[in-house]
Amino acid sequence: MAAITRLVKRVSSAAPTFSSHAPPLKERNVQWVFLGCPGVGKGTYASRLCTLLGVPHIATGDLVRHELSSNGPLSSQLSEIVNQGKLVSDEIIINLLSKRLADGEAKGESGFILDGFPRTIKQAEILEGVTDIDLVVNLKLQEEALLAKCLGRRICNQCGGNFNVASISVKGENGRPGMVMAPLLPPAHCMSKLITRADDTEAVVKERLRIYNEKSQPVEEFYRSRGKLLEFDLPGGIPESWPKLLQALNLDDYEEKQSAAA
Ligand SMILES: Nc1ncnc2c1ncn2[C@@H]1O[C@H](COP(=O)(O)OP(=O)(O)O)[C@@H](O)[C@H]1O
Repeated sequence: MAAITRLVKRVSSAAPTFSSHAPPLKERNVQWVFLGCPGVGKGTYASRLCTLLGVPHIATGDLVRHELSSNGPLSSQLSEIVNQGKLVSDEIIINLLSKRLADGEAKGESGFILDGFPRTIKQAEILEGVTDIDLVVNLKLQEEALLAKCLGRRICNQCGGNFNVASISVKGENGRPGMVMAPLLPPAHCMSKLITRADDTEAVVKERLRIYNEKSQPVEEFYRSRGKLLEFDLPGGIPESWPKLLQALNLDDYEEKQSAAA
């Protein structure tokens, strides 16, 4: 554990506060966490924000998939766990994350948006003990849309792009607004190279959702009670949600300034 503490401590910069009066974001090297159910869009929004803010997008799901495709000593153990929709042990995840942070540090990275970590109270406690997380964004979407979004997920096995072929329409009821999410279709040259994640089958997604409610939802309360949680209800697909998310993060002006300077 000491090694993990040292590694994570070394990459943490002076804790920035989340305020519109703080120094420019690029100089603040934000340390943010994205929480949310499988299929909610953590990867999509975290990676867009990382591009905007110039910090690395660190998704523990990607670290796990990379490790299991590398045919290393952990591969078969990991593929069994992931393909059943279960969580990898805290110890393995902390090791993968520590290594990723150390590699990033060696390349001069600072700041991050973590996606898919922490997923248990134990992981949250370890992270809280070693670095100062500025903000935790909890993305939320109506339950009906989550399964459809996971089943519609496609990845281009050449360029690595993430797409979604699902066309989602959820009826409004009991005062709750309806929602339409258009598919995010790949360009023609990716069309024949699309693959589906092995854990995006109906049975496995349902198990992942069950495990999220049991093990990961308590992490929301962990950060809520520390005053770090920003709840964000996604109003629809990317065109509706992205500008609203920027507004909620006080980044709408920032994006305009970045595009004007480009
Ligand atoms: N922080 C973590 N703790 C334990 N297991 C994890 C963690 N992050 C990723 N995993 C493993 O990797 C799988 C894929 O993760 P991810 O891509 O984040 O999926 P999801 O779409 O469910 O959010 C998870 O189902 C789990 O087995």
